[in-house]
Amino acid sequence: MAPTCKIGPSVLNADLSQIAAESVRLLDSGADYLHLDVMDGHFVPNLTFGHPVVKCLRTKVPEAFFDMHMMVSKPEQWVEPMGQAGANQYTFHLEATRDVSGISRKIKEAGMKVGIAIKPGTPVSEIVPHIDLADMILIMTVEPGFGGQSFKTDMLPKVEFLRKNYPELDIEVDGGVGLANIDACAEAGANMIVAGTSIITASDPGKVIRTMKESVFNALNKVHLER
Ligand SMILES: O=C(CO)[C@@H](O)[C@H](O)COP(=O)(O)O
Ligand SMILES: [Fe+2]
Repeated sequence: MAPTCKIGPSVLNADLSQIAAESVRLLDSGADYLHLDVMDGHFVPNLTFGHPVVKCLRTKVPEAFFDMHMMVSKPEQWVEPMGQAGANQYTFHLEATRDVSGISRKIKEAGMKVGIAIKPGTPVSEIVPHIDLADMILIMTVEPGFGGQSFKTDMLPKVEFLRKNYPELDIEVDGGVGLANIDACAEAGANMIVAGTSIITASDPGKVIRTMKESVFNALNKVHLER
């Protein structure tokens, strides 16, 4: 099945004291899912929130799809608590584990989809042996840890490689994505788009989401017509 286009705002740079209201605002603006950045102060030099916050947020937005971006050193430790808190997808970093198949199994047993992320310094070839285990591959387009960084264009060949070899795979990009580079992301083959600052700070977030969706939709259609 051809991948579908989805836009998932990251709430990292939103007013986190208002995380529920911000989430509702983004969903009402057309977000397809919410990308929730979990940082442990060890895998990355920053701290955010964990499963207790996710559990509370779930009660406020019962229908939303939660894509957990787990920037943590022990991803296996949080699988069950996140599943119980209401997470839908658990995206861990390849760099944080030696047991990709074990953790993927655990995620599925907890009723979630499996996402595997790679940092900018990790070659795409390292993810290849694990693709069959994953529902989604996340190509980081900044160093994980902070919102508001500049997009790394030199990560796009990783996306192109994956799209060429895995036409049905969900491929997500995350970090510095905005209207200036959405066409490049879409043409490379990304179909799941995470955007924080560019959506959160927009005067009309709905317009940014619609423009991004259109860009990805057109690129996916073009590939489909060319086949
Ligand atoms: O995972 C991360 C950062 O580590 C991202 O999800 C960013 O937080 C997205 O924010 P922008 O780069 O779009 O501002
Ligand atoms: Fe993220």
